[in-house]
Amino acid sequence: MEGRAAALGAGTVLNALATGTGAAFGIDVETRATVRLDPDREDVSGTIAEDPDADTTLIERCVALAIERWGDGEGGTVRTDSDVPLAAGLKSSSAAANAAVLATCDALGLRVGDEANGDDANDTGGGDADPDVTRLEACRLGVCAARDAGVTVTGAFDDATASMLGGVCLTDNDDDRLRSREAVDWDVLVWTPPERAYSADADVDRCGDVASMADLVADLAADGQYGEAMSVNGLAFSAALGFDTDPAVEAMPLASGVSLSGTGPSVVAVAAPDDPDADLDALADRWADRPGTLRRTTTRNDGATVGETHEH
Ligand SMILES: Nc1ncnc2c1ncn2[C@@H]1O[C@H](COP(=O)(O)OP(=O)(O)OP(=O)(O)O)[C@@H](O)[C@H]1O
Ligand SMILES: O=C(O)C1=C[C@@H](O)[C@@H](O)[C@H](O)C1
Repeated sequence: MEGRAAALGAGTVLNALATGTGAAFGIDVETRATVRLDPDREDVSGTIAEDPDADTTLIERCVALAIERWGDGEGGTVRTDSDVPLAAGLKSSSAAANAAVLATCDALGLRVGDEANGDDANDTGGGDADPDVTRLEACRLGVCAARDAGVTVTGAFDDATASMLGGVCLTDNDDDRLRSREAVDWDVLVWTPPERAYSADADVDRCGDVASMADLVADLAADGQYGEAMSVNGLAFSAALGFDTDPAVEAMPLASGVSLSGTGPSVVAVAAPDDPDADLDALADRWADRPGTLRRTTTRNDGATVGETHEH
């Protein structure tokens, strides 16, 4: 019983650490999971390809919860490999959790899809018309595992939905509610400095101090003004969490929106196709001397996939 799945990394529009409301968008970087189930085993053991010393509790918990919900007491193994580094601000934990839950569903032979008339404000309208498991159910299970594993502050349902469904997802993380989801077609430039920042270590009290800015960002995002929302979010949360605002200021004349992603350290700039001033090539030149890596990618609106993946 082997299953595979891949889920997206994401960038931030609104960090939920101040108010519980957050927004994020799926980007074309993936984390893949392979799950092997064994009816004669009870435990689940995990491996993270890029970092043999990293904590595997999250992915093991995802598989265990999925077996508890849909399986029959199996044990097994789970392995992830990822295009994105851990703790870089690109939602690797949400992508790993989604991929691990979906790969377990695949190993159990379940049909995964999207409910046509779901209870959420915006179902995605794709996939199997009568699935055994919806992607939103799988997403919520991954968020439960993330809370159990202690890798998140709010549960990060914003990051998890963006990774699972793609597009821009605006959520209330206090009750894991998807408020809206919209497809977007942006070019994306990501600068990832060499240092790492785990979300669970972020200074939540400092984020609370910028709650009025977060409310403003939520209003902009609810109104579809994602670029403006990102840029306000980036300035407010960079200041609150002690990150340099220079990269964002340098990007503002050349991007439709730019923000610290999650709790950092990556900074994500986007170019909307109808923005004549956006020029990510020029921004890449401007950011070129900064230490770390620059990555060009795009948004994705299809989200996580189940079945064969292309391991790198
Ligand atoms: N690729 C992965 N495979 C398995 N587990 C992962 C992976 N990425 C993250 N995790 C788990 O999630 C924990 C938190 O990781 P990380 O800080 O990267 O998550 P994050 O909150 O999504 O942050 P970021 O947005 O900065 O990536 C890690 O310690 C690890 O247990
Ligand atoms: O751990 C969390 O709850 C979060 C972490 C960051 O990615 C934030 O961007 C997100 O909104 C919430």
